[in-house]
Amino acid sequence: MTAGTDTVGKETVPAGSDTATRAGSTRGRLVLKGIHKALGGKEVVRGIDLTMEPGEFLTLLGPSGCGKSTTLNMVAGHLLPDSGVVEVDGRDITRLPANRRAMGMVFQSYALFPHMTVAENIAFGLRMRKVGAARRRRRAAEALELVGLDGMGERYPRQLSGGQRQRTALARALIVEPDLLLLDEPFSNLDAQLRVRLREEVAALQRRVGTTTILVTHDQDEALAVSDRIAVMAEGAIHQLDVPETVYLRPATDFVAQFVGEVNVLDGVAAGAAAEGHRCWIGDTHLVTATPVGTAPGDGEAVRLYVRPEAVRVLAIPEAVSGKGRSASTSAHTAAEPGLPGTVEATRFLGTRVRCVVATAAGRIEATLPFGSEVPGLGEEVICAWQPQHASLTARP
Ligand SMILES: Nc1ncnc2c1ncn2[C@@H]1O[C@H](COP(=O)(O)OP(=O)(O)OP(=O)(O)O)[C@@H](O)[C@H]1O
Repeated sequence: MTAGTDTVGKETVPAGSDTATRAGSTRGRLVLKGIHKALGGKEVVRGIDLTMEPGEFLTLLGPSGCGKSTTLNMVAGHLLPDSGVVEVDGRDITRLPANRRAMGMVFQSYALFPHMTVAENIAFGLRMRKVGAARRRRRAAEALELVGLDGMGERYPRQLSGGQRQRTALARALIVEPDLLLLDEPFSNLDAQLRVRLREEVAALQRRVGTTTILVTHDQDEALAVSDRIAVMAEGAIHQLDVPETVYLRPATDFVAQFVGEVNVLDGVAAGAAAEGHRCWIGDTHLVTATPVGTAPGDGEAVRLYVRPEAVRVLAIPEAVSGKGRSASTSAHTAAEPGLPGTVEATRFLGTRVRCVVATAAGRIEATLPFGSEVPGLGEEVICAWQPQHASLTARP
């Protein structure tokens, strides 16, 4: 939704210019500084610092009870932080009551008024703002169209499917042209297929209207699919805040590595920076590379390396290197490419991909080979390799 206009998104935005639209967002810059909150005698939010640019879609991702909703509720004004500052567009709103903040909120439970029609539900925020009936009707019709519910304005919430109810809640949140759109587990009540469809729709709609958006979820696939950036939270603190690709491929902590998908964890010793990435010894004998997250470890420092199964390539050892004749594998290993040698222990066909388990001196490494790859045979000797930028290196905890 564009600031300072009277229309609900569509007409104010040139078609097919998502990037331009979002870059054009000028409203909804959120800054959280040193936010703390205790509930029931326990500190559940412990020093959150965060800056969001106008138009950004940020996800708070973490397990149940990590403080995501509490953080969102402090942005919404439903909870007052014990300390810290909430700013929107340079204005300190920490103590501003919720009803005087320009926030649109969508909950898991829809929270629609059962006795009001869909159109009345959607226009509710405008009625509170004393907008006249004719204008309310026009804006509600625009909002219905925006979320794909044209013609359903006269129904009651009970006559809608779960997905339609959530679209109604979204239209109700957006109609007031909020500074921020706050989505608290909005897809959790929907079945798996609808959840995926609706999240794609919401992400596309958000790009079109350009409203700064925070999504709260515990679903890592959802976070990876829709976010500009992801803040991974645990026990009231942000462990990593970055773009999805970096959070996935280069986790900053054990917690992020384990929470956001499957991961191979290797312990080693740092062996200095190189052009192709930071080197480290695994099991004291094999040199591999990865990219440090945060401060680069010093030579000889104990490090932990994380690499996702999808980032591991299983390479054939050419005859010249292995000294044995051997059959084909996914692709050939070159001497310049560091990696861990091992023996194929298991392969599992998973439909769209193949899982390959390689036993190495440093433990089992799991690799996911894309559909159509040549699959190495059981017992075959191979090298597990990866691009340095697809693996992260941190000081060992
Ligand atoms: N009103 C309250 N009184 C006491 N403790 C509370 C209250 N509200 C939340 N908590 C506790 O604060 C912690 C953080 O809760 P919060 O709802 O922010 O977590 P969450 O990450 O959003 O989890 P979920 O996904 O389960 O909602 C939890 O341990 C929760 O039990």
